[in-house]
Amino acid sequence: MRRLPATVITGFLGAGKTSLVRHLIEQAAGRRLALIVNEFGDVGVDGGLLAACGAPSCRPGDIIELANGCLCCTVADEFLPTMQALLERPEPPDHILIETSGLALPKPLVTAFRWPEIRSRVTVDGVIAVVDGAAFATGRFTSTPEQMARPDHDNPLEEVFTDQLATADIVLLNKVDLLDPATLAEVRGRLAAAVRPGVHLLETTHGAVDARVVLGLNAAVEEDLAARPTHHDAGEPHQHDDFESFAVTLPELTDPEALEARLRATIAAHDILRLKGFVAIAGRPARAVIQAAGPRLERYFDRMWGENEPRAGQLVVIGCRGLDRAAITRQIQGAAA
Ligand SMILES: Nc1nc2c(ncn2[C@@H]2O[C@H](COP(=O)(O)OP(=O)(O)OP(=O)(O)O)[C@@H](O)[C@H]2O)c(=O)[nH]1
Repeated sequence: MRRLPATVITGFLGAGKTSLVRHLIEQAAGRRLALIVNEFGDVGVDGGLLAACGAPSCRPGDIIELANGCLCCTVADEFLPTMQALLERPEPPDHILIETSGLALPKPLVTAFRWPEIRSRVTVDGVIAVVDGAAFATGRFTSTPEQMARPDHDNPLEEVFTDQLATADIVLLNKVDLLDPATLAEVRGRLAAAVRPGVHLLETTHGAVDARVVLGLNAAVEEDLAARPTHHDAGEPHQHDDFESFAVTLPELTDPEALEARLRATIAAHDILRLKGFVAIAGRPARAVIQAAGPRLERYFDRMWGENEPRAGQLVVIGCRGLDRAAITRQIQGAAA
């Protein structure tokens, strides 16, 4: 019996995974895709963003959101039952896309495909790692020589990033629109040296890639994990304790530019890794999405507010452990609260 292909999409917080998924959904061409989206925080944002894209192959029932934790640590409780339920559907999908949280390690998730319950029915077609080219260029995932010299050297960002790269079949060097040619060449060279031999590196903007290039790789990754050594192979536990996430609520806003200014200041002052969510703007019938990955901030409308939906905003904040939640909340809410 032909096994159902599943593609795992990995990449650090804000790298462009959801943008890639959106492109893949748009190119489904009649094939039925199911999408499992996992987020680190307990408030899911990506599932709602994808549902709002309105592509015919992206019906709400085909998007399954697993919030509150990293898939790599909740495989038994959450992922396996979800997969089983998908396989039991009267009309199972043709291909499954799994967007992991930006902090998840892909390997424990791929290992779950060896479990007898699903091994005979699903195979991991490939692991795609999306890299934020602009963040990589600034050295965000690389320890400084001073950090390396410390005996207790431990850089959780670097570990997650390199484990994600090490498991990949294809690496998308994304956000190349933000890099000048010289920086792009430098980044490309550094990244090429960091991936496994033979792994293709593709340059992308907003994750726009031909689905035929990244889907249908037939890599059977679950049988090939020994060839993909990572930091955590020795049984060292994956420390999500290194990161934390919380949500800030906002009333309807009259001055979104003022909120943007407060967000920029807050992100800079508290080294926030990722911030995303929705806000309501007075007089505007559409919901505004706010996205920040590192220092870059974006705001756009994605869909109309529902008739009975409360016009309130919610922003998820993710950073290294030790965030001053009270100060961040105060600063974001400012006079708008
Ligand atoms: N300039 C630029 N921005 C991009 C590109 N790709 C994604 N973005 C922006 O980066 C932000 C994060 O993109 P997402 O696709 O949501 O990233 P993600 O990896 O799914 O984020 P998490 O799920 O939170 O880890 C959004 O504001 C995107 O619009 C790109 O190629 N260029």
